[in-house]
Amino acid sequence: MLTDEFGREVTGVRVSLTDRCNFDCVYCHNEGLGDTRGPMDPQDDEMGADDVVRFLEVAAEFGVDSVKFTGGEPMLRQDLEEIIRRTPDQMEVSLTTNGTFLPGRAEALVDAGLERVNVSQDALDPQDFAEITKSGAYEKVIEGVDAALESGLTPVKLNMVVFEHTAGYVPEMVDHVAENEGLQLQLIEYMPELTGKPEWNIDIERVHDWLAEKADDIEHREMHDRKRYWINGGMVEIVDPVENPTFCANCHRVRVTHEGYLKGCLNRNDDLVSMGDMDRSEIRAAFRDVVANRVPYYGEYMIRNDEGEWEINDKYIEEYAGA
Ligand SMILES: Nc1nc2c(ncn2[C@@H]2O[C@H](COP(=O)(O)OP(=O)(O)OP(=O)(O)O)[C@@H](O)[C@H]2O)c(=O)[nH]1
Ligand SMILES: C[S@@+](CC[C@H](N)C(=O)[O-])C[C@H]1O[C@@H](n2cnc3c(N)ncnc32)[C@H](O)[C@@H]1O
Ligand code: SF4
Ligand code: SF4
Repeated sequence: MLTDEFGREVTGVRVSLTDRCNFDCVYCHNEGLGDTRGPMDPQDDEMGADDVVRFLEVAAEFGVDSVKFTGGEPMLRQDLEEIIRRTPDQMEVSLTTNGTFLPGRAEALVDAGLERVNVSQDALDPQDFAEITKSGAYEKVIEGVDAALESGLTPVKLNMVVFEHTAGYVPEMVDHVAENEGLQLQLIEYMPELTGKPEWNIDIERVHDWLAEKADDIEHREMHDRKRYWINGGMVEIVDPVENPTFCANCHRVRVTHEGYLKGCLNRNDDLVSMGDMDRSEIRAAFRDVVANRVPYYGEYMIRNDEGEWEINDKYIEEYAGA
């Protein structure tokens, strides 16, 4: 197992398979790469299945035991089943999707080895859903959630970004997962870093306080030290990375972009290493380097300069200059 300078073991990888998407959600960070392209745009920059599998095999050698496939919309990849089937057995395989392509395909993914799925669902009203996702596919998403449940992918986590447009839906969504067996809710703090629009922020502490008052039980998940609230039999997990050093201190995943760049942190693009035409031994070395250079984004306001020295980053200067 590889460990970075901050004592964080790397146990998981998060692989973006494409930056194409059939939605155009108003808040989308596209896994740290900014705006998404449409589904029909060229796709010759995407890693092929062989490249993805080769990387996963190397990661497995270092004891990595879980992989999350994401995007863009990862189900636009027609070879997703093949990639999952060829993923090393020791890895738990999960997928984050907008759900529209799950009807008719969820079972094939399970047959290939998919163990868990998160489906993004930001609202319970088709019109609001369409406004947020710039898509009219609400019914397809609901069908997708049902298809996942029927294929045995339980519990299915519903991802909901909490921001100005959705905050009003939180109570309804909490009831929704309590009333529907097999569903769990994941409330994601809106991250403005890569999208702009700080005015859409909601104070996530208020959501924590509200859930804590209603909760029968509260647990801490090891990953990111996330809180989980049990309310009337339903589970609600909060993903609250923004300015949260504890979240970063418990971050154990390396990321891979759809183009095959290794990336130590969602919010950083200054540490990208292209796997391009690398052979296995070069990928091993690159993986070691990326882990060695990982820095908790919040909590440590340090960055390596071109000479490889540590220096205070712009964020620190903006926040603390003159303080
Ligand atoms: N900043 C930051 N945000 C994260 C991180 N992990 C997850 N998130 C946010 O949470 C969103 C949803 O994550 P998912 O892809 O559903 O998966 P997950 O919650 O990380 O993993 P599981 O709960 O194990 O399925 C991501 O797209 C990010 O917006 C992280 O390490 N750092
Ligand atoms: C980038 S999407 C990729 C997978 C898939 N297309 C989907 O929507 O589930 C992964 C997750 O990131 C979340 N997300 C996107 N932009 C975000 C932002 N600015 N702040 C917080 N979460 C965000 C989405 O809600 C989604 O659950
Ligand atoms: S469905 Fe996912 S990738 Fe597509 S725009 Fe929405 S959040 Fe981004
Ligand atoms: S270091 Fe922090 S911001 Fe970066 S990926 Fe990990 S948890 Fe997210």
